[in-house]
Amino acid sequence: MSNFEEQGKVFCQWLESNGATLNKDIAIKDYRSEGAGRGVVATNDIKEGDLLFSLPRNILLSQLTTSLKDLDGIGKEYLELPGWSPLILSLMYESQKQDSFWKPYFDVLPRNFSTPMFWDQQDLKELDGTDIVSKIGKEDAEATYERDIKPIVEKYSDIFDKNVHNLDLYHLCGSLIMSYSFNDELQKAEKEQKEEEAEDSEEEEEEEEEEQGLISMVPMADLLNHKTGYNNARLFHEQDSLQMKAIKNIAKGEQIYNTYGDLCNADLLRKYGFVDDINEFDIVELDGPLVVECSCPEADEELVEKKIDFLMEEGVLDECFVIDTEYEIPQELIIAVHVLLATSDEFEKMEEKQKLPKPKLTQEVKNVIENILKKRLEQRYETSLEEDEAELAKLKDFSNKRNALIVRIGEKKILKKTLEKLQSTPIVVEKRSSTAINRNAAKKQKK
Ligand SMILES: C[S@@+](CC[C@H](N)C(=O)[O-])C[C@H]1O[C@@H](n2cnc3c(N)ncnc32)[C@H](O)[C@@H]1O
Repeated sequence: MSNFEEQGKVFCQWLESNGATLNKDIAIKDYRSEGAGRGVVATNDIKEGDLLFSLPRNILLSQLTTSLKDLDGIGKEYLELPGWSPLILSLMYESQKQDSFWKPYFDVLPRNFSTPMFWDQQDLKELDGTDIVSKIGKEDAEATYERDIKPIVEKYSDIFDKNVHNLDLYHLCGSLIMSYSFNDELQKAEKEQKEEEAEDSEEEEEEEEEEQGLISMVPMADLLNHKTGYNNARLFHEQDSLQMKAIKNIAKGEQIYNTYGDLCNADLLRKYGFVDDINEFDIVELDGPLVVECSCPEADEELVEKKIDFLMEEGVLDECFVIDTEYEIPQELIIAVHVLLATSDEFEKMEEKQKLPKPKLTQEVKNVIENILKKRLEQRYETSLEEDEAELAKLKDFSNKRNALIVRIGEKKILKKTLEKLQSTPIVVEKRSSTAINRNAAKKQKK
Protein backbone atom coordinates (compact mmCIF):
# COMPACT_ATOMS: atom_id res chain seq x y z
CA MET A 1 0.00 0.00 0.00
CA SER A 2 1.42 3.41 -0.92
CA ASN A 3 1.88 6.13 1.66
CA PHE A 4 -0.91 8.05 -0.06
CA GLU A 5 -3.33 5.12 0.37
CA GLU A 6 -2.12 4.37 3.88
CA GLN A 7 -2.82 7.97 4.98
CA GLY A 8 -6.34 7.71 3.54
CA LYS A 9 -6.95 4.49 5.41
CA VAL A 10 -5.68 5.86 8.73
CA PHE A 11 -7.85 8.94 8.19
CA CYS A 12 -11.00 6.80 7.73
CA GLN A 13 -10.16 4.78 10.85
CA TRP A 14 -9.73 8.03 12.77
CA LEU A 15 -13.12 9.27 11.55
CA GLU A 16 -14.90 6.08 12.56
CA SER A 17 -13.21 5.81 15.93
CA ASN A 18 -14.44 9.32 16.68
CA GLY A 19 -18.09 8.72 15.96
CA ALA A 20 -18.32 9.31 12.19
CA THR A 21 -20.21 6.80 10.07
CA LEU A 22 -19.19 6.10 6.47
CA ASN A 23 -21.47 4.42 3.94
CA LYS A 24 -19.89 1.08 2.90
CA ASP A 25 -20.57 1.97 -0.75
CA ILE A 26 -18.14 4.88 -0.88
CA ALA A 27 -14.34 5.01 -0.83
CA ILE A 28 -11.55 7.55 -1.02
CA LYS A 29 -9.95 7.44 -4.47
CA ASP A 30 -6.72 8.73 -5.94
CA TYR A 31 -7.57 11.22 -8.72
CA ARG A 32 -4.05 12.63 -9.07
CA SER A 33 -3.87 11.42 -12.67
CA GLU A 34 -6.74 13.86 -13.36
CA GLY A 35 -5.01 16.63 -11.43
CA ALA A 36 -7.62 16.46 -8.65
CA GLY A 37 -5.81 14.92 -5.65
CA ARG A 38 -8.03 12.69 -3.54
CA GLY A 39 -11.75 12.39 -4.10
CA VAL A 40 -14.61 10.12 -3.15
CA VAL A 41 -16.06 7.45 -5.41
CA ALA A 42 -19.20 5.29 -5.32
CA THR A 43 -18.11 1.66 -5.05
CA ASN A 44 -21.72 0.50 -5.56
CA ASP A 45 -24.88 2.10 -6.89
CA ILE A 46 -26.17 4.76 -4.49
CA LYS A 47 -29.73 6.11 -4.37
CA GLU A 48 -30.79 9.74 -4.14
CA GLY A 49 -31.27 10.60 -0.45
CA ASP A 50 -28.85 7.96 0.82
CA LEU A 51 -26.55 9.01 3.65
CA LEU A 52 -22.96 9.00 2.43
CA PHE A 53 -21.39 9.88 5.76
CA SER A 54 -22.29 11.47 9.04
CA LEU A 55 -19.85 13.59 11.05
CA PRO A 56 -20.22 14.48 14.72
CA ARG A 57 -19.47 18.13 15.45
CA ASN A 58 -16.56 17.33 17.76
CA ILE A 59 -14.38 16.35 14.80
CA LEU A 60 -14.80 19.73 13.13
CA LEU A 61 -11.79 21.97 13.54
CA SER A 62 -12.70 25.54 14.37
CA GLN A 63 -11.64 28.34 16.68
CA LEU A 64 -14.02 26.82 19.24
CA THR A 65 -12.77 23.23 19.10
CA THR A 66 -9.00 23.76 18.84
CA SER A 67 -7.00 22.95 21.95
CA LEU A 68 -5.51 26.43 21.63
CA LYS A 69 -8.51 27.74 23.52
CA ASP A 70 -7.57 25.68 26.60
CA LEU A 71 -4.09 27.11 26.91
CA ASP A 72 -3.38 29.67 29.59
CA GLY A 73 -3.35 33.31 28.62
CA ILE A 74 -4.03 33.31 24.93
CA GLY A 75 -7.65 32.06 25.12
CA LYS A 76 -9.65 35.22 24.64
CA GLU A 77 -7.06 37.05 22.64
CA TYR A 78 -7.05 34.97 19.47
CA LEU A 79 -10.85 34.70 19.50
CA GLU A 80 -11.09 38.46 19.31
CA LEU A 81 -9.14 38.67 16.04
CA PRO A 82 -11.21 39.64 13.00
CA GLY A 83 -12.19 37.52 9.96
CA TRP A 84 -10.41 34.25 9.35
CA SER A 85 -7.52 35.04 11.72
CA PRO A 86 -8.80 32.95 14.69
CA LEU A 87 -9.18 29.88 12.47
CA ILE A 88 -5.88 30.50 10.68
CA LEU A 89 -4.12 30.67 14.04
CA SER A 90 -5.94 27.50 15.16
CA LEU A 91 -4.77 25.68 12.02
CA MET A 92 -1.23 26.98 12.36
CA TYR A 93 -1.16 25.66 15.90
CA GLU A 94 -2.85 22.28 15.36
CA SER A 95 -1.01 21.47 12.14
CA GLN A 96 2.36 21.64 13.91
CA LYS A 97 1.31 19.87 17.09
CA GLN A 98 2.62 16.32 16.93
CA ASP A 99 -0.11 14.94 19.21
CA SER A 100 -2.93 17.00 17.71
CA PHE A 101 -6.33 15.31 17.75
CA TRP A 102 -6.52 16.21 14.03
CA LYS A 103 -3.13 14.74 13.05
CA PRO A 104 -4.62 12.01 10.75
CA TYR A 105 -6.66 14.76 9.11
CA PHE A 106 -3.65 17.02 8.51
CA ASP A 107 -1.85 14.04 7.01
CA VAL A 108 -4.37 13.91 4.15
CA LEU A 109 -4.46 17.66 3.59
CA PRO A 110 -2.24 19.15 0.86
CA ARG A 111 0.89 21.16 1.55
CA ASN A 112 1.08 22.73 -1.90
CA PHE A 113 -1.52 24.72 -3.77
CA SER A 114 -2.00 25.57 -7.42
CA THR A 115 -3.86 28.82 -6.74
CA PRO A 116 -2.35 31.97 -8.37
CA MET A 117 -1.31 33.15 -4.89
CA PHE A 118 1.63 30.71 -5.25
CA TRP A 119 2.45 31.20 -8.95
CA ASP A 120 5.74 32.59 -10.15
CA GLN A 121 5.92 35.72 -12.29
CA GLN A 122 6.04 33.76 -15.54
CA ASP A 123 2.80 31.91 -14.80
CA LEU A 124 1.15 35.04 -13.43
CA LYS A 125 1.83 36.74 -16.74
CA GLU A 126 -0.50 34.21 -18.35
CA LEU A 127 -3.35 35.79 -16.39
CA ASP A 128 -2.76 39.27 -17.84
CA GLY A 129 -6.02 40.80 -18.97
CA THR A 130 -8.24 38.44 -16.97
CA ASP A 131 -10.52 39.38 -14.12
CA ILE A 132 -8.34 37.45 -11.66
CA VAL A 133 -5.31 39.75 -11.56
CA SER A 134 -6.76 42.37 -9.20
CA LYS A 135 -8.28 39.80 -6.86
CA ILE A 136 -5.42 37.52 -5.86
CA GLY A 137 -5.03 39.43 -2.60
CA LYS A 138 -1.55 38.32 -1.58
CA GLU A 139 -0.56 41.76 -0.26
CA ASP A 140 -3.76 42.08 1.78
CA ALA A 141 -3.21 38.62 3.23
CA GLU A 142 0.34 39.51 4.20
CA ALA A 143 -0.81 42.76 5.80
CA THR A 144 -3.25 40.72 7.92
CA TYR A 145 -0.40 38.42 8.92
CA GLU A 146 1.68 41.39 10.10
CA ARG A 147 -1.23 43.00 11.92
CA ASP A 148 -3.03 40.03 13.53
CA ILE A 149 -0.95 36.88 13.48
CA LYS A 150 2.69 37.83 13.95
CA PRO A 151 2.12 39.83 17.17
CA ILE A 152 0.30 36.87 18.77
CA VAL A 153 2.98 34.41 17.65
CA GLU A 154 5.67 36.64 19.11
CA LYS A 155 3.77 37.40 22.31
CA TYR A 156 3.06 33.75 23.13
CA SER A 157 6.48 32.33 22.43
CA ASP A 158 5.74 29.47 24.86
CA ILE A 159 2.97 28.29 22.48
CA PHE A 160 4.31 29.31 19.08
CA ASP A 161 7.72 29.11 17.45
CA LYS A 162 8.21 32.09 15.15
CA ASN A 163 10.48 30.03 12.90
CA VAL A 164 7.74 27.44 12.39
CA HIS A 165 4.57 29.48 12.77
CA ASN A 166 5.74 31.86 10.08
CA LEU A 167 4.45 33.56 6.94
CA ASP A 168 4.72 30.39 4.84
CA LEU A 169 2.64 28.41 7.30
CA TYR A 170 0.17 31.30 7.45
CA HIS A 171 -0.28 31.21 3.65
CA LEU A 172 -0.69 27.45 3.73
CA CYS A 173 -3.37 27.61 6.44
CA GLY A 174 -5.12 30.54 4.75
CA SER A 175 -5.22 28.58 1.50
CA LEU A 176 -6.61 25.54 3.31
CA ILE A 177 -9.41 27.67 4.67
CA MET A 178 -10.04 29.22 1.27
CA SER A 179 -10.41 25.88 -0.49
CA TYR A 180 -11.50 23.43 2.23
CA SER A 181 -13.60 25.21 4.88
CA PHE A 182 -17.35 25.29 5.38
CA ASN A 183 -19.67 27.71 7.14
CA ASP A 184 -21.48 25.92 9.92
CA GLU A 185 -24.69 27.82 10.63
CA LEU A 186 -25.66 25.77 13.68
CA GLN A 187 -22.32 26.25 15.38
CA LYS A 188 -22.74 29.92 14.80
CA ALA A 189 -25.96 29.86 16.81
CA GLU A 190 -24.16 28.12 19.68
CA LYS A 191 -21.24 30.51 19.51
CA GLU A 192 -23.56 33.49 19.63
CA GLN A 193 -25.38 32.12 22.63
CA LYS A 194 -22.14 31.52 24.53
CA GLU A 195 -20.73 34.92 23.74
CA GLU A 196 -23.97 36.70 24.49
CA GLU A 197 -24.00 35.10 27.88
CA ALA A 198 -20.45 36.22 28.48
CA GLU A 199 -20.75 39.77 27.24
CA ASP A 200 -24.06 41.35 26.52
CA SER A 201 -22.89 44.40 24.63
CA GLU A 202 -25.02 45.70 21.78
CA GLU A 203 -22.02 46.47 19.64
CA GLU A 204 -20.91 42.85 19.63
CA GLU A 205 -24.37 41.61 18.73
CA GLU A 206 -24.34 43.85 15.69
CA GLU A 207 -20.98 42.51 14.61
CA GLU A 208 -22.18 38.94 14.95
CA GLU A 209 -25.27 39.57 12.88
CA GLU A 210 -22.99 40.42 10.01
CA GLU A 211 -21.26 37.06 10.25
CA GLN A 212 -22.24 34.33 7.86
CA GLY A 213 -21.68 31.31 10.10
CA LEU A 214 -18.85 29.77 12.01
CA ILE A 215 -16.10 28.99 9.57
CA SER A 216 -14.87 25.46 10.23
CA MET A 217 -12.77 22.70 8.75
CA VAL A 218 -14.96 19.66 8.13
CA PRO A 219 -12.84 16.52 7.68
CA MET A 220 -14.16 14.10 5.03
CA ALA A 221 -16.79 16.56 3.71
CA ASP A 222 -13.83 18.49 2.28
CA LEU A 223 -12.54 15.44 0.41
CA LEU A 224 -15.26 15.82 -2.19
CA ASN A 225 -14.21 17.46 -5.41
CA HIS A 226 -16.33 19.83 -7.52
CA LYS A 227 -17.22 19.70 -11.18
CA THR A 228 -19.63 22.19 -12.68
CA GLY A 229 -22.81 20.41 -13.74
CA TYR A 230 -21.98 17.15 -11.90
CA ASN A 231 -23.00 17.95 -8.33
CA ASN A 232 -24.55 14.84 -6.78
CA ALA A 233 -24.10 15.31 -3.02
CA ARG A 234 -24.81 17.98 -0.43
CA LEU A 235 -23.88 18.60 3.20
CA PHE A 236 -26.80 19.01 5.62
CA HIS A 237 -26.14 20.76 8.93
CA GLU A 238 -28.23 18.87 11.50
CA GLN A 239 -28.43 19.58 15.21
CA ASP A 240 -25.98 16.88 16.31
CA SER A 241 -24.06 16.08 13.17
CA LEU A 242 -23.23 17.08 9.64
CA GLN A 243 -24.57 14.70 7.05
CA MET A 244 -23.47 14.30 3.47
CA LYS A 245 -26.30 12.89 1.38
CA ALA A 246 -26.67 11.89 -2.25
CA ILE A 247 -28.93 14.36 -4.05
CA LYS A 248 -29.04 12.17 -7.17
CA ASN A 249 -28.71 8.49 -7.95
CA ILE A 250 -24.99 7.79 -8.26
CA ALA A 251 -23.82 4.81 -10.30
CA LYS A 252 -21.01 2.52 -9.18
CA GLY A 253 -17.66 3.98 -10.25
CA GLU A 254 -18.88 7.58 -10.46
CA GLN A 255 -17.12 10.29 -8.52
CA ILE A 256 -19.12 11.96 -5.75
CA TYR A 257 -19.10 15.72 -6.17
CA ASN A 258 -20.05 18.43 -3.72
CA THR A 259 -20.65 21.93 -5.08
CA TYR A 260 -18.33 24.81 -4.20
CA GLY A 261 -20.97 27.21 -5.60
CA ASP A 262 -21.94 28.43 -9.05
CA LEU A 263 -18.45 29.71 -9.73
CA CYS A 264 -16.87 30.97 -12.92
CA ASN A 265 -13.48 29.56 -13.89
CA ALA A 266 -11.69 32.71 -12.73
CA ASP A 267 -13.07 32.18 -9.20
CA LEU A 268 -12.46 28.42 -9.27
CA LEU A 269 -8.84 29.09 -10.16
CA ARG A 270 -8.36 31.89 -7.67
CA LYS A 271 -9.93 30.05 -4.73
CA TYR A 272 -9.34 26.38 -5.55
CA GLY A 273 -6.55 26.23 -8.12
CA PHE A 274 -8.41 24.37 -10.87
CA VAL A 275 -10.84 25.15 -13.70
CA ASP A 276 -13.60 23.28 -15.48
CA ASP A 277 -13.10 22.64 -19.19
CA ILE A 278 -16.70 23.72 -19.77
CA ASN A 279 -18.20 26.15 -17.29
CA GLU A 280 -21.69 27.53 -17.80
CA PHE A 281 -21.07 30.02 -14.95
CA ASP A 282 -18.24 31.84 -16.69
CA ILE A 283 -18.54 35.62 -16.68
CA VAL A 284 -16.67 38.72 -17.79
CA GLU A 285 -16.52 41.94 -15.85
CA LEU A 286 -16.65 45.28 -17.65
CA ASP A 287 -15.22 47.70 -15.17
CA GLY A 288 -16.69 51.11 -14.46
CA PRO A 289 -13.72 53.22 -15.64
CA LEU A 290 -13.76 51.53 -19.08
CA VAL A 291 -17.49 52.24 -19.43
CA VAL A 292 -16.97 55.88 -18.45
CA GLU A 293 -13.95 56.25 -20.76
CA CYS A 294 -15.88 54.91 -23.77
CA SER A 295 -19.08 56.82 -23.03
CA CYS A 296 -17.68 60.28 -22.46
CA PRO A 297 -14.09 60.55 -23.66
CA GLU A 298 -13.91 64.34 -23.74
CA ALA A 299 -16.60 65.38 -21.30
CA ASP A 300 -16.03 67.81 -18.46
CA GLU A 301 -14.72 65.96 -15.44
CA GLU A 302 -16.99 67.61 -12.90
CA LEU A 303 -20.10 66.58 -14.84
CA VAL A 304 -18.79 63.05 -15.26
CA GLU A 305 -18.18 62.79 -11.50
CA LYS A 306 -21.73 63.98 -10.82
CA LYS A 307 -23.09 61.40 -13.22
CA ILE A 308 -21.08 58.63 -11.61
CA ASP A 309 -22.33 59.65 -8.14
CA PHE A 310 -25.90 59.72 -9.43
CA LEU A 311 -25.56 56.28 -11.05
CA MET A 312 -24.06 54.86 -7.88
CA GLU A 313 -26.76 56.36 -5.68
CA GLU A 314 -29.42 54.91 -7.96
CA GLY A 315 -27.74 51.51 -7.73
CA VAL A 316 -27.01 51.30 -11.45
CA LEU A 317 -23.25 51.63 -11.40
CA ASP A 318 -21.17 49.34 -9.25
CA GLU A 319 -17.50 48.49 -9.62
CA CYS A 320 -18.31 46.60 -12.80
CA PHE A 321 -21.01 45.27 -15.09
CA VAL A 322 -21.17 41.52 -15.52
CA ILE A 323 -21.91 39.61 -18.70
CA ASP A 324 -22.44 35.87 -18.59
CA THR A 325 -22.99 32.96 -20.95
CA GLU A 326 -26.38 34.30 -22.02
CA TYR A 327 -24.41 37.04 -23.78
CA GLU A 328 -26.97 39.74 -22.87
CA ILE A 329 -26.03 43.38 -22.35
CA PRO A 330 -27.08 44.22 -18.77
CA GLN A 331 -29.94 46.72 -18.61
CA GLU A 332 -27.95 48.69 -16.04
CA LEU A 333 -25.13 49.13 -18.55
CA ILE A 334 -27.53 50.53 -21.15
CA ILE A 335 -28.98 52.93 -18.57
CA ALA A 336 -25.51 53.96 -17.40
CA VAL A 337 -24.39 54.73 -20.95
CA HIS A 338 -27.56 56.81 -21.51
CA VAL A 339 -26.79 58.85 -18.40
CA LEU A 340 -23.11 59.24 -19.29
CA LEU A 341 -24.04 60.40 -22.78
CA ALA A 342 -26.60 62.93 -21.55
CA THR A 343 -26.00 66.66 -21.94
CA SER A 344 -25.77 68.71 -18.75
CA ASP A 345 -29.38 69.91 -19.24
CA GLU A 346 -30.64 66.38 -19.74
CA PHE A 347 -28.69 65.21 -16.74
CA GLU A 348 -30.02 68.06 -14.59
CA LYS A 349 -33.56 66.90 -15.32
CA MET A 350 -32.71 63.32 -14.41
CA GLU A 351 -31.26 64.51 -11.12
CA GLU A 352 -34.17 66.82 -10.41
CA LYS A 353 -36.72 64.10 -10.97
CA GLN A 354 -34.47 61.40 -9.56
CA LYS A 355 -35.47 59.45 -12.62
CA LEU A 356 -33.30 57.14 -14.68
CA PRO A 357 -33.70 56.85 -18.44
CA LYS A 358 -35.28 53.68 -19.86
CA PRO A 359 -32.83 50.95 -21.00
CA LYS A 360 -33.44 51.58 -24.71
CA LEU A 361 -30.78 50.36 -27.10
CA THR A 362 -30.47 53.42 -29.32
CA GLN A 363 -27.88 53.61 -32.10
CA GLU A 364 -25.67 55.89 -30.04
CA VAL A 365 -25.75 53.62 -27.00
CA LYS A 366 -25.18 50.55 -29.14
CA ASN A 367 -22.10 52.14 -30.69
CA VAL A 368 -20.66 52.94 -27.26
CA ILE A 369 -21.27 49.45 -25.91
CA GLU A 370 -19.77 47.86 -29.02
CA ASN A 371 -16.73 49.99 -28.42
CA ILE A 372 -16.55 48.94 -24.75
CA LEU A 373 -16.66 45.24 -25.72
CA LYS A 374 -14.07 45.68 -28.47
CA LYS A 375 -11.71 47.57 -26.19
CA ARG A 376 -12.07 44.98 -23.43
CA LEU A 377 -11.39 42.23 -25.97
CA GLU A 378 -8.59 43.80 -27.95
CA GLN A 379 -6.69 45.95 -25.49
CA ARG A 380 -6.41 43.93 -22.31
CA TYR A 381 -5.10 40.59 -23.52
CA GLU A 382 -1.76 40.12 -25.19
CA THR A 383 -2.91 37.22 -27.37
CA SER A 384 -5.91 36.53 -29.58
CA LEU A 385 -8.57 33.88 -28.96
CA GLU A 386 -7.26 31.86 -31.91
CA GLU A 387 -3.69 31.94 -30.56
CA ASP A 388 -4.90 30.83 -27.14
CA GLU A 389 -6.90 27.96 -28.58
CA ALA A 390 -3.92 26.77 -30.63
CA GLU A 391 -1.69 26.96 -27.54
CA LEU A 392 -4.20 25.05 -25.41
CA ALA A 393 -4.43 22.24 -27.95
CA LYS A 394 -0.69 21.64 -27.44
CA LEU A 395 -0.92 21.31 -23.65
CA LYS A 396 -1.80 17.97 -22.16
CA ASP A 397 -0.88 18.58 -18.51
CA PHE A 398 -2.72 20.29 -15.65
CA SER A 399 -0.29 23.18 -15.53
CA ASN A 400 -0.91 26.71 -14.33
CA LYS A 401 -0.47 27.85 -17.90
CA ARG A 402 -3.24 25.55 -19.09
CA ASN A 403 -5.59 26.79 -16.36
CA ALA A 404 -4.83 30.41 -17.21
CA LEU A 405 -5.44 29.73 -20.91
CA ILE A 406 -8.84 28.21 -20.14
CA VAL A 407 -9.82 31.28 -18.13
CA ARG A 408 -8.65 33.62 -20.90
CA ILE A 409 -10.43 31.65 -23.60
CA GLY A 410 -13.65 31.58 -21.54
CA GLU A 411 -13.60 35.36 -21.09
CA LYS A 412 -12.80 36.04 -24.73
CA LYS A 413 -15.56 33.76 -25.98
CA ILE A 414 -18.11 35.56 -23.84
CA LEU A 415 -16.92 38.93 -25.11
CA LYS A 416 -16.99 37.81 -28.75
CA LYS A 417 -20.41 36.19 -28.53
CA THR A 418 -21.86 39.15 -26.65
CA LEU A 419 -20.50 41.48 -29.31
CA GLU A 420 -22.00 39.35 -32.10
CA LYS A 421 -25.35 39.21 -30.34
CA LEU A 422 -25.32 42.96 -29.78
CA GLN A 423 -24.45 43.63 -33.41
CA SER A 424 -27.47 41.63 -34.55
CA THR A 425 -29.85 43.28 -32.04
CA PRO A 426 -32.14 45.87 -33.67
CA ILE A 427 -31.89 49.36 -32.25
CA VAL A 428 -34.78 51.31 -30.79
CA VAL A 429 -35.57 54.33 -32.93
CA GLU A 430 -36.91 57.05 -30.72
CA LYS A 431 -39.88 58.84 -32.28
CA ARG A 432 -39.55 62.35 -30.96
CA SER A 433 -36.81 63.05 -28.56
CA SER A 434 -33.81 60.87 -29.26
CA THR A 435 -30.78 61.66 -27.15
CA ALA A 436 -29.19 63.31 -30.15
CA ILE A 437 -32.22 65.54 -30.79
CA ASN A 438 -32.31 66.47 -27.10
CA ARG A 439 -28.67 67.34 -27.25
CA ASN A 440 -29.13 69.56 -30.27
CA ALA A 441 -32.10 71.26 -28.64
CA ALA A 442 -30.09 71.86 -25.50
CA LYS A 443 -27.25 73.39 -27.50
CA LYS A 444 -29.68 75.71 -29.33
CA GLN A 445 -31.24 76.85 -26.08
CA LYS A 446 -27.85 77.78 -24.70
CA LYS A 447 -27.09 79.88 -27.74
C1 LIG B 1 -12.23 20.58 -0.80
S1 LIG B 1 -10.78 19.99 -1.53
C2 LIG B 1 -11.22 18.46 -2.26
C3 LIG B 1 -10.26 17.35 -1.91
C4 LIG B 1 -8.94 17.41 -2.58
N1 LIG B 1 -9.02 16.85 -3.92
C5 LIG B 1 -7.83 16.70 -1.82
O1 LIG B 1 -7.10 15.90 -2.39
O2 LIG B 1 -7.65 17.01 -0.64
C6 LIG B 1 -10.64 21.15 -2.81
C7 LIG B 1 -9.44 20.96 -3.69
O3 LIG B 1 -9.59 19.81 -4.47
C8 LIG B 1 -9.09 20.02 -5.79
N2 LIG B 1 -10.22 19.84 -6.73
C9 LIG B 1 -11.53 19.82 -6.46
N3 LIG B 1 -12.25 19.59 -7.57
C10 LIG B 1 -11.37 19.50 -8.59
C11 LIG B 1 -11.48 19.28 -9.99
N4 LIG B 1 -12.64 19.12 -10.59
N5 LIG B 1 -10.34 19.24 -10.72
C12 LIG B 1 -9.12 19.41 -10.14
N6 LIG B 1 -8.96 19.62 -8.82
C13 LIG B 1 -10.06 19.66 -8.05
C14 LIG B 1 -8.54 21.42 -5.81
O4 LIG B 1 -7.17 21.35 -5.53
C15 LIG B 1 -9.27 22.10 -4.67
O5 LIG B 1 -8.57 23.15 -4.11
